[in-house]
Amino acid sequence: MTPDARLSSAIEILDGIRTGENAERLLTGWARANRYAGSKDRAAIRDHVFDALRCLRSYGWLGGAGEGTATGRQLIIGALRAAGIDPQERFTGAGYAPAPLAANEVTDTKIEDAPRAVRIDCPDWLLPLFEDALGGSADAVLDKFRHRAPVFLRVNRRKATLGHAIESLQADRIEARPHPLSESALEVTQGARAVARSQAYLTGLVELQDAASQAIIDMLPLEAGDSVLDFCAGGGGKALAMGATADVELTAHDIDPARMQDIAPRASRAGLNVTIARSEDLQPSYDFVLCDAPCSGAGSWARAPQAKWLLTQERLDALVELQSSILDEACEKVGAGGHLAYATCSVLEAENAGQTAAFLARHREFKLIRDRLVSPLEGGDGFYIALFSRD
Ligand SMILES: C[S@@+](CC[C@H](N)C(=O)[O-])C[C@H]1O[C@@H](n2cnc3c(N)ncnc32)[C@H](O)[C@@H]1O
Repeated sequence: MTPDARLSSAIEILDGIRTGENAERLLTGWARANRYAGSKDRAAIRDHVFDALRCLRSYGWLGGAGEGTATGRQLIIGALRAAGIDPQERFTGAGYAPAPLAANEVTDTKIEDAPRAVRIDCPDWLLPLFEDALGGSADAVLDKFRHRAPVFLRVNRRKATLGHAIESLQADRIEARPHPLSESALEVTQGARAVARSQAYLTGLVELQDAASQAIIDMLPLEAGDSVLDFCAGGGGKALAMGATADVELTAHDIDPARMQDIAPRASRAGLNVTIARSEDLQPSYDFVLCDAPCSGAGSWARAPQAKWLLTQERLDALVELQSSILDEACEKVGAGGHLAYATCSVLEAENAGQTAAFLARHREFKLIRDRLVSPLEGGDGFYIALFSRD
């Protein structure tokens, strides 16, 4: 495909997203229906689509949609203008390029004239919530979400040192360097798309995991021999990171057991033992319970930008309620003298410090040891963690 034909495909997919379709599903469906597209085409189209999703409002503005919902065509026109490219150079109609600009599309729109929430690509209702949570750094964090997130790896220190992992990755033409957020974190600087085929990955020396996600695991007071329950285990990213930190007895649980299907192969690559448990199989108590709760994802929108536009106040309220009921359930599994950790990949107060305060008010048997908000400005996703001890 020509670079301009890729723009046409991105426009088609963005129009599908406008009707409420999931971006990942649309991209997969598009690739199946257009077998002539090679891997480089698919990657380029995906980048156009995700770049536009990160910058929906500012690109829409630059594409002539004002504050209204932009079409796919307006978004790509806006994306080109944001990159300092005159869209008339690319919208030529030649081959499969998008049709030339109509007279009303040739505008001189400036981003400086847009309202602040448009310029920083934030839904209007969310801006005060970001200000409450982050004060003076709200705009900088929202700006972070406008750019692609780096790819991070966690070095499995049971199997390799950072240096050994870096060397093994280099043999597969992947460049990576240590990242200050965690002693196990590597930031991939070249060859990220090859990670899943690399020897380092296939032999369990490294796992894909955001650096902030690793940083919060570093904070946990895990000790050899502890029984550890990952109550909301999902694909097991945090469970595996905990297992790499200390020689603990790991149990993974999730309300949706299908989400845990990757844990067994991942654990086997990592050389770890993880017991997969249904609710009825759980022990009465554990030394340590992690509750990595479902959340708005308002810390990881650089990676999952569609979520930013789908979140509503009603959805956020429902998530806060769900988080508190999961915490009530999970804390029952913490033995006397044990620990509970609550984590979200969100920066919003209601899901974090607000949730912690409400939990402490409901459960006098728990004390807060410490909590921490990892800001996206530290290089990874935004994460919150609160660590509690039980009397
Ligand atoms: C943020 S994800 C977990 C990600 C995972 N810890 C990781 O690091 O890969 C939240 C998980 O909570 C699960 N969940 C939702 N409601 C739950 C409940 N009531 N009890 C246990 N798990 C629940 C979801 O199915 C989802 O897999």
